[in-house]
Amino acid sequence: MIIKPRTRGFICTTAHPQGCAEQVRRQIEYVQARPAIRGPRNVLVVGASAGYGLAARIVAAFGARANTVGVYRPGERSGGRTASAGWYNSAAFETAARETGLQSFSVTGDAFADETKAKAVNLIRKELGQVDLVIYSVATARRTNPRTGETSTSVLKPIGQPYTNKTVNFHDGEVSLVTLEPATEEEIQGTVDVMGGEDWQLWIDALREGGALAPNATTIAYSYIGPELTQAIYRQGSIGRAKDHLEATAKRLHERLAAGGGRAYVTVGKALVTQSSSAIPVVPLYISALYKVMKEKGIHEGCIEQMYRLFADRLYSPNAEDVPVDGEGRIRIDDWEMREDVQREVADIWSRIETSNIYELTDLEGYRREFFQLFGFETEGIDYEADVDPNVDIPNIS
Ligand SMILES: NC(=O)c1ccc[n+]([C@@H]2O[C@H](COP(=O)([O-])OP(=O)(O)OC[C@H]3O[C@@H](n4cnc5c(N)ncnc54)[C@H](O)[C@@H]3O)[C@@H](O)[C@H]2O)c1
Repeated sequence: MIIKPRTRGFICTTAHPQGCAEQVRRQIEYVQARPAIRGPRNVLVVGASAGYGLAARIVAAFGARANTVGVYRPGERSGGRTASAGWYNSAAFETAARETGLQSFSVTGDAFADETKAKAVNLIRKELGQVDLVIYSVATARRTNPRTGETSTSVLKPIGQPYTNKTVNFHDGEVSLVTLEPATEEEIQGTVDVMGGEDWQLWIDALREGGALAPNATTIAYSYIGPELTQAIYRQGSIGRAKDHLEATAKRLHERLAAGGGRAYVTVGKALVTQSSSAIPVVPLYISALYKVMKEKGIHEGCIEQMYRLFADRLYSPNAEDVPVDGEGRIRIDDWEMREDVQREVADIWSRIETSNIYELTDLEGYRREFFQLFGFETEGIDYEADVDPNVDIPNIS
């Protein structure tokens, strides 16, 4: 079939298998062109099919020659539709990993379910023995708690009072003011249930109890802080409460793992175009301004550059005895985004943005292109008029 993008707001409901494979290939190539990392041997990535999780899996496999297990939601093809981008990404990863002689396995299912955890633990025990790095990178809007059976929903809202700021429709460049009503207590709790640290902790518990976690294992999950202008919607908003919970979980896990020489960290990443961040009001416009400034300064990074730096300069740096962390014990790879000169220029752009100058003042065109590239579209070297087979198998899947 000939596959074209079909969008609904910030969601693209189709994906292109060859375009996704090409995006994965480029990330692998980026890592292979850099110095090898003396890192982990066996790695579990929960939320492995896109964004930070996929990039971390690529760095672990192709940068450190680690065996990997990726957990992600099944997104296979049904009816006349294409499979999900995550499915095609994972197929490309698994194929490339096997071709280079690495062991790699996919566990598909709901990461929040006990059954998925048990499947991953059994697979690790059987195939790899234990994992010495666990990356938790799940981003979603809903979670069913396996203990209570209750389903929670996360919201992206301010807390306490309404918040008004500029936002953009990244398809047509229209800038407008958006006012977001504050989250209710129930909505805040729901967001913490979905995006906080509870499930990360449950994964570590399941791995430990199942004997699948090396005593000196490292585990990380991702957080975001960002500048003043997104504080009300992000860090001081409902999602910020979930990140506070995630960071508190890291401290608890760190204390527990320290006895065996293990460690747990939250890694504060940079704002990036991913399926999850495109759903946050205001943030895509901020990212467009940020990309413009960081590209001009030659310090722009995507997921793969961020994850390579996390492994090579932070977690497994040969030059540092301890992982460098901030006063709160967090690893910071948002250091370039948060640079004073970068933020000053972004704030200046922000004050001037309107529909008439958006493409000149910001990198909205780059944002839009990267959004489509997440689904395998607008990728150089792919013939989008050609007939492609949307059925793609993933080796080693359970
Ligand atoms: N994108 C950013 O700008 C940014 C910045 C800093 C931190 N982060 C954080 O990084 C983490 C990952 O986000 P991302 O932007 O890479 O998101 P993403 O949407 O690109 O990837 C999310 C991953 O989670 C998986 N997933 C979602 N629900 C699942 C479920 N129920 N079961 C199994 N897998 C599931 C998806 O398949 C996918 O692999 C999040 O904690 C996010 O807050 C993102």
